[in-house]
Amino acid sequence: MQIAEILVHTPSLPETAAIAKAIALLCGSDTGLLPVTDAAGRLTGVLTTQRLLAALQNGQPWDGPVRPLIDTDPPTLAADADPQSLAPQDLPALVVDNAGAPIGVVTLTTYAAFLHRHNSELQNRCTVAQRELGEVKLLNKELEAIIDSSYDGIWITDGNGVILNINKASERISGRPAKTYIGRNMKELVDKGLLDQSTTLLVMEKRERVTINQTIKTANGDTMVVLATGNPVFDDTGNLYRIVTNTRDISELVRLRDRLYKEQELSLRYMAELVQLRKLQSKSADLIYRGSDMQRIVELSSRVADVDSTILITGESGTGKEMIARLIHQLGRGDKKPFIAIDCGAIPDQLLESELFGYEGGAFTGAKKEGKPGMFELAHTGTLFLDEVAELPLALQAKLLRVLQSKEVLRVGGTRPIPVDARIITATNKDLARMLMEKRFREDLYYRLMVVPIHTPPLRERREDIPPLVYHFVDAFNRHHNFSKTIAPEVMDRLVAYDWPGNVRELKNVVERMMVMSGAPRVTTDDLPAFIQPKRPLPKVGSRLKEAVAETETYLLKETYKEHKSWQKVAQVLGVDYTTVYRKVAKYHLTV
Ligand SMILES: Nc1ncnc2c1ncn2[C@@H]1O[C@H](COP(=O)(O)OP(=O)(O)OP(=O)(O)O)[C@@H](O)[C@H]1O
Repeated sequence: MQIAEILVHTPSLPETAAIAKAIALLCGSDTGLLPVTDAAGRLTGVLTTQRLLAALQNGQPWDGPVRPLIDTDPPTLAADADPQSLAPQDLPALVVDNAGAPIGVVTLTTYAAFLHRHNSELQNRCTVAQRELGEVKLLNKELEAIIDSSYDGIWITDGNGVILNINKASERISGRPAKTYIGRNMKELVDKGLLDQSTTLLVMEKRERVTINQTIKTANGDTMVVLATGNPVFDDTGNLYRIVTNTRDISELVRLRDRLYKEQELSLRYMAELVQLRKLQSKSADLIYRGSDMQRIVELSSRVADVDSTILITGESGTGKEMIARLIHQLGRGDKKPFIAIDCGAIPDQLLESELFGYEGGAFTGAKKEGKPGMFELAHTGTLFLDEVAELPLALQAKLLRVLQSKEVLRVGGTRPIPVDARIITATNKDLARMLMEKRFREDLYYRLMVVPIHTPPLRERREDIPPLVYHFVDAFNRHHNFSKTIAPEVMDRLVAYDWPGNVRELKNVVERMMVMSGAPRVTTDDLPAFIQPKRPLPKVGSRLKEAVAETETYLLKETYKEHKSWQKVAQVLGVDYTTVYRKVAKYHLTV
């Protein structure tokens, strides 16, 4: 509101004017005040009705000058003054513009009118404000209801982190009533350990929305993890006014997530085991067994496949030591890496060293000019299988030990050590412990080799493996020779009952021999080699000598022929003439 609105425009009176002119002007105006100006129109003072009346009562003539009656220091108001700052005792007051020229008068009446109008406005505004206040109250109630009905916790703080309000969910989550928190600063809650960190404080620092995982200490001492998102609210001038934080109880989610992780971990472990089992199954497909002894060996092989410890496999000849070594190699270093097998017993001593460790060019007479790598070098990154390790001469045992310890080989005639990374698996069918006592095998090497000992039991101690082995070999030879032969059950009985000094290798050979030699599609006991044949009872006591001789001769001739398929050979084996054999075949009507 401006003063102009309550201003009454009044004509000015020149200071040279006569009293009568002043009376005429004052009568035409209800202001009771006349501004008086000089010749240039500048204010020189005011003439009030009271002063004029007093002068006339004192005998001033009507045509006398107004100048002596002028109040030269009248109250004046600036044109932009606030009407509310006026005091009634100062009225009427003259209003001047910026240049000091009079522009009008504010009278008591106009001021009273202004006050009246202003009061009604205020009253109106008050009514509106009251109505708005009611609405605000309702809105507040509505807001409170919304906040309280939220399942998530809601925390409201001022711009300094002082808690103004928390909702019911926050009380539920923390287990503490709102009054515990209201009025306290978030920093204090963090310092006291009620919260591990505060979104509010982070929002105050960053002045932007912040989301964190927050741990709340509940009233009963438990901890609870919540997902907290703090939102800044700025006022019109950009100051942080409020921080509203939403907290979601994610303990259950965290529990579920942890459970999921655990289950995932478990299924990964199962998966790894499955992969290992599948690998084992495919790699060990050629290794036939039914019994638990071999099962244990296969499991152990799978466990040690990935570590590099030296392995010593002991067991009688033909029990499958090399097969186990190959299995460990395949499961560990893998098919793509070299598997070098060397039978230490089959190579003459003088050649063994250069075979194993290689030689430099010109190392000895007959050596290749460019030299030759040894088995250790060839097995680099793969596996070196030293079969019949007990056959190593003592000097080479020492050299082997050095290589095992240094992981470097020195070729024969060489001076430059060559690093080798080969897994060493050794095997023997000898009693190494006894050889140690007899000083034929180095004790230090023995312990170095048998970091992981594996013993393959003889076939006679795991007879349950014989039937599957026989079927496996029958199958393999049928495929190899394009046969479709079968084995009679009695044959299987005999094979299972036999002691197999040559173990699986011997069994394999016997099966092949029977299948190749039998003319019929079914292998019968007649096809069994003599040493596996059921023991024939001696001729009965009381039988006639002639018959007993005939029976024995027939048996010997038939069996020997079965073995050698030549009567000439039979004559040789039985140590008689060919003609004798021929005569007896005719005599006993032998058909084979
Ligand atoms: N469990 C088995 N399943 C299938 N074949 C087998 C099994 N065990 C051994 N063999 C077969 O028997 C023969 C001898 O096996 P291997 O050479 O592994 O025995 P070894 O104990 O290393 O013999 P040696 O001591 O004489 O070197 C091989 O032909 C092999 O295929």
